[in-house]
Amino acid sequence: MPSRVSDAIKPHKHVLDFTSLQELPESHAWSSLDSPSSNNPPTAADSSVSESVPVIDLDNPNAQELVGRACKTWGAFQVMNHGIETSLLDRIESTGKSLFSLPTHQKLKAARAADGVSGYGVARISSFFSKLMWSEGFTILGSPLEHARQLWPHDYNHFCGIIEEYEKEMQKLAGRLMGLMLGSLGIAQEDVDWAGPNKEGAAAIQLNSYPACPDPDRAMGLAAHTDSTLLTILYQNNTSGLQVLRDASGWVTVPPVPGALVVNIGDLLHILSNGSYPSVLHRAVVNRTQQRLSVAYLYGPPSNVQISPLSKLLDPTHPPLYRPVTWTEYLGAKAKHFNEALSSVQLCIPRTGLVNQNNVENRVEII
Ligand SMILES: C=C1C[C@]23C[C@@]1(O)CC[C@H]2[C@@]12CCC[C@@](C)(C(=O)O1)[C@H]2[C@@H]3C(=O)O
Ligand SMILES: O=C(O)CCC(=O)C(=O)O
Ligand SMILES: [Fe+2]
Repeated sequence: MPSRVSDAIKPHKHVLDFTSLQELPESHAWSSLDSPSSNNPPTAADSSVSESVPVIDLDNPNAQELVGRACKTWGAFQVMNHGIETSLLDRIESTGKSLFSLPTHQKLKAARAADGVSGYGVARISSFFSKLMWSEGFTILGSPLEHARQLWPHDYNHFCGIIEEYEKEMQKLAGRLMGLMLGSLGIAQEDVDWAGPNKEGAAAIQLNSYPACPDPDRAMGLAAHTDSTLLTILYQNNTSGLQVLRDASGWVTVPPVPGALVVNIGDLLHILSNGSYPSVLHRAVVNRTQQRLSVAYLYGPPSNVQISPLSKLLDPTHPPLYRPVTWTEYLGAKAKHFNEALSSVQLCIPRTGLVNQNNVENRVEII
C-alpha cells in the first residue's frame, strides 16, 4: 500500500488509489479560488433548505402534468413505479462496485483513450478545473466488450449481460419519459419524427464511484455541470451526494429514495423546448464514511438528427432561441466551452424583449 501521496497518484497521471489516502492531497483540495462560486462545496446554509425535488409516481393519472411542472420549476424530479426491476438496479450496483474495487493497475487496462469516450478514468470535465475531483468513472458508449475483457479476462460476459439488459430497460423508460415531457408541452410524441414509438435514441452509460473522503468539505465529487442530453436517468445507491441548483434556494440535495430514479433535463431538451424546460446544473458532493455509487443513463436523439426548438412552440412573440445542432456537434461544443456550450448555440435575442410582429418568418430581429 503506498504510504505517500505521490506514490498513490503515480500509477496514472490523474487516477488516484483513493483507498490508500489518509488525508486530502493538495491536488484534490478545492477552495473558492479554484472554481466559480457555484462549484463550491456545500455550506451549512445549503442543508437548511426544506424544499425538495418532486417525487412522481408514474402510475398517477396526472403524471404528465406533474412531470411538466417539475421540468419547468426544477429541471429534475424522481420517479417511482418506473418499471425497472429492483433486481436489475441491485445487479448494476453490485457490478459497478466490483469494477471500482478492482486494483488500480487492472482498471487502467481499460483506461479511456485520450481521444476516446468509453473506458475508465477521471471525470472528463476535469480539464476545465485546476483541482481534481474525488471520483472515478467508467463510460460505456456502444459495446463494452473490449473493455470488459481487459477488466475481467475470464468473466467479462457477466458485466456485458447486465449492461445490455440495463440499456434495453432504460431505453424504454427514456422513451416513456420523453412522451410525458413532450405531452406536457402540448406535443404528441408521434409528431416528432425521431421520437415516435419504436424509434430509438442514442445513449451512453456512466458509472460513477465516489470513495469515502478524509476531508469531504474541501473535496468535490463531480463539479457543477449540465448534461448535454435530452434527459438523464440516474440511479444512486443509498448514499446521498447529488445536488441540484435551484435559483432561490441554492444547492438542494436530492436524497436517495428507495426504488426511485432521478431524472434530469439536459441541454438538448432545453433547446427543443426553446428554454421552457431548462437544463439543470447539478453536482455530486462526497462524505467521510461511505463510498457512493451512481449510474447515469445519458439519453439523446439519434446522432444525425438536428435538434432545434419545436416549431409548435414558436410564434412571433416566441422566436427560436437556439440554432439547430446534432448531438455530436453539441458534444463538441461542450468539450470546448463546457458550461457555456448552450450560450454558444444561442441565437441573438431582441435587446428590448420585443419582436416585430410583422416578421412572419419567425426571424429574430432586434428592434
Ligand atoms: C454522451 C455523453 C454525455 C457526456 C459525455 C458523453 O460522451 C459520455 C459521458 C457523459 C458525461 C457523464 C458525466 C458528466 C458529463 C458532463 C461528462 O463529462 O461526461 C457527461 C457528458 C455530457 O452530458 O456532456
Ligand atoms: O453521481 C451523481 O449523483 C451525478 C452524476 C452525474 O451528474 C453524471 O454522471 O452526469
Ligand atoms: Fe450529470
